[in-house]
Amino acid sequence: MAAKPKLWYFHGRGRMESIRWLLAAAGVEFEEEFLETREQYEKLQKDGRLLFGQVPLVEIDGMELTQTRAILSYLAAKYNLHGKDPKETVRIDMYADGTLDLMLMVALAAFKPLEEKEESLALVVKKAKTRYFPVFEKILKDHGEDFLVGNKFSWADIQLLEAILMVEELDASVLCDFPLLKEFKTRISNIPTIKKFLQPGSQRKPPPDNHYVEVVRNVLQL
Ligand SMILES: N[C@@H](CCC(=O)N[C@@H](CS)C(=O)NCC(=O)O)C(=O)O
Repeated sequence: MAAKPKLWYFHGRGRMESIRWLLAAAGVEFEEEFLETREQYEKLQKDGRLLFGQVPLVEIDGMELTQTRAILSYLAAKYNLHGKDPKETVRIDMYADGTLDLMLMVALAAFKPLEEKEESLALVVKKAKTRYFPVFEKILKDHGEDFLVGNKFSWADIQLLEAILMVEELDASVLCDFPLLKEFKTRISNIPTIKKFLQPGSQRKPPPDNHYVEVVRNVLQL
């Protein structure tokens, strides 16, 4: 039996969380190694395991992969969560990249001073409501299907749900004006692998707290 993929990152969401979501949605078990100290990070660098000196690092299929989007794209292809042809795949990539941009804003806000952090998170909610969610609502309305692309469950659906839940943590009423996204959220949350990932005790990580921010700062010497 092939070894389980192994994920090297901090004990928090950051750039690794979408990778966890994708693996969990695909029903793939994975192991995690959490970076807690500068020494662990320097050892990975010294051993030449971080292509550009950065995490996330994912060990899978005899490879050591870095660069979040490349890793997600590989996993989407491997677990049949991409499109049936290049045109569907590029749409899935566009949608997934949009939600990654939105979620990265949330991840980076945690590292800002308190006043700026509140401002940044308010901007995330605003952008979700005005830039991202209207696009996805329209896509669902226009084709009337259950999933974003090709009437088939894909990486784009997984990430849109991840983004919706993340923004709802900031503003519980954010889906008020997006009835189809509300239905989408319920539908995708009920896919058995995702339902399991949403249960307490799964490998899903909580929103960043002060301890997480401190560990990342210490390890990366920010
Ligand atoms: N483009 C990379 C960026 C990775 C990145 O910035 N990782 C941070 C941790 S979340 C890091 O390792 N920073 C250390 C550094 O850049 O020196 C990706 O998407 O994976």
